[in-house]
Amino acid sequence: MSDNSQSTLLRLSQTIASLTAQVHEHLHKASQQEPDFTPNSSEIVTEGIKFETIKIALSEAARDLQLLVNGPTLRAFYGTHYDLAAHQAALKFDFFGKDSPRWDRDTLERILRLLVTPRIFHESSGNEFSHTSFHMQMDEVFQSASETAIFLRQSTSPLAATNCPFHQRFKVPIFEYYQQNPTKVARFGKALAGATKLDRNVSALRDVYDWGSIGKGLIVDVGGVDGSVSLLLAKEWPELSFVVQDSSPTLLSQGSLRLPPQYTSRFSFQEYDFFTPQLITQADLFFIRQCLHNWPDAACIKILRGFVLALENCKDGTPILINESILPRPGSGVISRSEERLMRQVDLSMLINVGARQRTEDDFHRLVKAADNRLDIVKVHSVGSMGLLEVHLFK
Ligand SMILES: C[S@@+](CC[C@H](N)C(=O)[O-])C[C@H]1O[C@@H](n2cnc3c(N)ncnc32)[C@H](O)[C@@H]1O
Repeated sequence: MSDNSQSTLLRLSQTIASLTAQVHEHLHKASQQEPDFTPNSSEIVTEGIKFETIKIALSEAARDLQLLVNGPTLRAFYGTHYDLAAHQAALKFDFFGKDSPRWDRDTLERILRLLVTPRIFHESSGNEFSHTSFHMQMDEVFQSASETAIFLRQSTSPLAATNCPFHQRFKVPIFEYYQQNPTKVARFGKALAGATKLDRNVSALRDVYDWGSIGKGLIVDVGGVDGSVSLLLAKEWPELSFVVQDSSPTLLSQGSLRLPPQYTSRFSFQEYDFFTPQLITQADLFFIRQCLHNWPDAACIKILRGFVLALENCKDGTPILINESILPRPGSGVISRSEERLMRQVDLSMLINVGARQRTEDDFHRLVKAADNRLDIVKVHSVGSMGLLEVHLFK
């Protein structure tokens, strides 16, 4: 008779069962539908840090069990570029939309059938294909990622939006590319809004900072795209009003058009270049979320300097909240491997697409001080992918 208590496999499966029960319970309480593999299935919306922690633990245990069951084989890994090729074809030829590519059915079916296996598509018994809710956006960004090794071999100058694999592939910086491609910028805006709904980062901003302490106040959301993040905050704190600033008029007008009517009196949308001095000089709080990682250090210093004149005018202690991933020190073990992997994927996507980077707490400290020695990080509210730093100007 085997000793079950010693079995790693059984221990992992019990952990998975217990965590899955917690996810099920959470969805039930939040009146969220459980996801399935049908086209209209909705993804789980992350609500709060505690639930996010459960999700991460469940994913890690499931992945460990899979690794143990399948053994340390690299076979699955070595096939991933074929998966990527099939994804690329599906996106390039709009398999997810109405236009069918003009290839013979047999070739299309070969590509689609690979995408059926990870449940991106579903094939009915009548050989009809429909996509599930698990399709992903992997078009121009995938093309630039494929340039990475060639770029690294050729380039010797510092990374920048004008010197990165994306630029090598498309000959323009990514933001300019999106300005020139209105349909793609709309998709980018939608993807960011979707990521905001799903991404745990919002919980740090929303749940970790004490917004209630502001009372009635004006919040400036710098680089706020279409205002999705501000809208999440507005729903929780009815006394707050928001100015959403972005350099893209397209994204701002999308946000303004989509804003539910009951919020219009509390929102304004303002075109603003964050490399210039802040336009709002009477605010109760500024926040900048997931923007700095798009820029190299010199540009970040300039962005942070943009707040200084405004802070000189605002009341003492007016915070800038910086909501960015904060990378752990290598080997510190403060976050799980799967969380670190996601963060490192984003770090590489910054290198590839904008010639920038994710940063550690020490890096942020250095940037803040270089922008103005009177600026200081007064509190690290959270670290990891939900990093939240509070910066004040000491006049
Ligand atoms: C990654 S998104 C920001 C994400 C958003 N804050 C959130 O939390 O979901 C970066 C945003 O910065 C905007 N941006 C780029 N350059 C800018 C500039 N010079 N001034 C203001 N906004 C800029 C882009 O249009 C884009 O909407």
